[in-house]
Amino acid sequence: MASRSISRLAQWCSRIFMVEINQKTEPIYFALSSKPSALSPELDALFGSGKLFSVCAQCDGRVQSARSHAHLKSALAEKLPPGCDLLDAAFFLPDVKNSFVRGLFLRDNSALYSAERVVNQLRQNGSVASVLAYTRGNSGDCACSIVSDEPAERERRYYVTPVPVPLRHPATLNIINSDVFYRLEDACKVLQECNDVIPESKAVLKLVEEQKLESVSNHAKRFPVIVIEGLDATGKTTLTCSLQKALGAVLLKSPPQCLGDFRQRFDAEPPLIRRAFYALGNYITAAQIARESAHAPVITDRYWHSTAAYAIATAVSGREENLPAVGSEIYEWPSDLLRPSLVLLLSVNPEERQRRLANRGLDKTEEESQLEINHLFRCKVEEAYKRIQNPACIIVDASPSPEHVLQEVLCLIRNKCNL
Ligand SMILES: Nc1ncnc2c1ncn2[C@@H]1O[C@H](COP(=O)(O)OP(=O)(O)OP(=O)(O)O)[C@@H](O)[C@H]1O
Ligand SMILES: Nc1ccn([C@@H]2O[C@H](COP(=O)(O)O)[C@@H](O)[C@H]2O)c(=O)n1
Repeated sequence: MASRSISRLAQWCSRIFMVEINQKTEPIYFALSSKPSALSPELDALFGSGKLFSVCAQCDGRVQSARSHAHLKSALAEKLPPGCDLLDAAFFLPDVKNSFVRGLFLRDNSALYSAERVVNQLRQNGSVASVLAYTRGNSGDCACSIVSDEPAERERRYYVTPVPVPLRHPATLNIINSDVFYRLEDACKVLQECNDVIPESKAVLKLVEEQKLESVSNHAKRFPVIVIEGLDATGKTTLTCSLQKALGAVLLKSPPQCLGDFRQRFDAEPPLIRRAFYALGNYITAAQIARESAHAPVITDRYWHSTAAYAIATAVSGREENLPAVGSEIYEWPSDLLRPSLVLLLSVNPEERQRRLANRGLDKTEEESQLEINHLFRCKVEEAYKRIQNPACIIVDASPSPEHVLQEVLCLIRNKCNL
């Protein structure tokens, strides 16, 4: 048992730690080493006062790990006393693909320092796989040890050491096949792995199966297929309905209507499962596009650009600069997914965006911070949309009146699709 813990600690020590205070500031990075180090000002502030722990729920299997992490986060949020901060954390090996593991940091400034009791309960019932505890030294350093039932194990010490900010955001190491899927079979595999824990997965896979998807990527489209993309409230619904009438087109959506009953269920799941669900939605919509475009032009409200852009922007925390660079393989269109003739991205200027959001009536107390966090997130989604290739999207200013936007889009469609 002790040797297993020691090897687990050694594994932790080979990794870089990333802690996020909130989504507005940049993450803080550090490593563990066998020699004491002076802390940087950021680390000094992070480890400032109180007791600090890092916890990880990782189990075997990606579906189980993703769900255990989400379960641990909500269990801690529910059980921790006032005075505790729960921060997102992750551990990774620089430049090693799929090495990014999610965890949590816990700062305990509660009256009775009772977070440790809560963590130990979760450790005993198996919700926490690994816990590290940190202690400030008198000379400004910070020591770290594994929380273990083995006395020998508890005595081993490592020290928090500053490291440079990595060149690439570490979440980008895991995006392929965890957040964005590039083949039908990869997205199907995730839902197959969920069969035992999410019974609805079988029904979704059955719907995918029924669409006879094999021939879709090679389908010869007879009429143009036009995708309308954009952030929430940019006017997609308004425009797609008008286009349907103006062009005598068939209007489709991704996710398709047949997945409507399952959407809430999968939205509650961690990104791995939620994103695989939306990826499969695109393949079902692709089959519908292939059928319908034989008879009429097709307008699609959201498609793969939405699935990929939201997934990438959610996975990569912080600022737009943290997104994978332009030209990255992450922005490539899946080779087996039907490509549309034209993708238009509706973009709204910031003033109009504020007006439309204000009309939606956000909760007043939350408003300021949500708008700021949303602003960062929206910038990242929009930038990710623009970086997707083959096909890339054409940006349409959707701030003018609905009629003006419709006329501009009809003009673009006539020019690009000979309609
Ligand atoms: N060009 C426009 N000018 C002003 N208001 C608009 C325009 N287009 C749509 N709206 C209004 O903005 C709101 C959002 O529009 P709509 O529902 O079409 O957006 P959406 O992109 O489909 O949103 P979501 O993705 O959140 O469903 C609606 O109240 C709609 O009437
Ligand atoms: N093709 C799609 C469509 C949607 N999503 C996800 O759904 C959210 C937006 O949907 P709305 O119905 O609110 O417009 C967004 O968070 C996307 O994550 C998707 O992934 N793929």
